[in-house]
Amino acid sequence: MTRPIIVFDLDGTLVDTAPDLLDSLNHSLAANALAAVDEAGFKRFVGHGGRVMIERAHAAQQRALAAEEHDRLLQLFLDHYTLNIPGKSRPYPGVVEALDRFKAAGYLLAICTNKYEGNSVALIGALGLARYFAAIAGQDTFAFRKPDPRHLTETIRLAGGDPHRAVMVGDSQTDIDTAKAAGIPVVAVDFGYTERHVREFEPSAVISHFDALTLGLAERLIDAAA
Ligand SMILES: O=C(O)COP(=O)(O)O
Ligand SMILES: [Mg+2]
Repeated sequence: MTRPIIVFDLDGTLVDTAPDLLDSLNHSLAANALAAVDEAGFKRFVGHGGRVMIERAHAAQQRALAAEEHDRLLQLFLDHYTLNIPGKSRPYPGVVEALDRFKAAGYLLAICTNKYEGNSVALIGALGLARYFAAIAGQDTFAFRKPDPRHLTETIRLAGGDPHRAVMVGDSQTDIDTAKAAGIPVVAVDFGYTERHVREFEPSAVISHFDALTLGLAERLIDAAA
């Protein structure tokens, strides 16, 4: 039988990247004379990658954004972010232990994120976590991204897994919607980047620490979905 797989979201789930994303976002917005975004704003804008963050920050400040300007600000954001990896970003408490636990139990592990693939691979490498993951798929890996369920199912295939023996772990409505549309159980962490509490999006389970992501929980969710 194919090995079971856990697919993780990255920003706000595996790694607390908020300080660096916010620094890079504000660096790019300053080039268009926009006011800096605070943490509350960040939670509203994040989830669909840098381009959408920049777009939402402009909309929130009632500022128009021409296509070329959008491209230029995205490049500033990405250049700043890429140069600073890993910056202040660190895995959440219990992440490494959870990865060890599932790896030792024979699970495949993968990442499905709306970050760009290059930055995701660089960040995971800089944090010394690359050896855990059979696949890291970003928003530009395929022709579709979360909440399109194919982003998740194709990540699973890329990792050599089976969508019928999979669990998604994420921090946002985007992740929960994606997993549900793919028919895959989803565990939501409640410490990530979301304006509304993840419970409202009705994930299969909610955890407040990675210690609660047990083998038993994953097995139960996979069995229930089968
Ligand atoms: O960077 C974003 O906007 C979202 O990234 P995530 O999918 O890893 O949460
Ligand atoms: Mg996230």
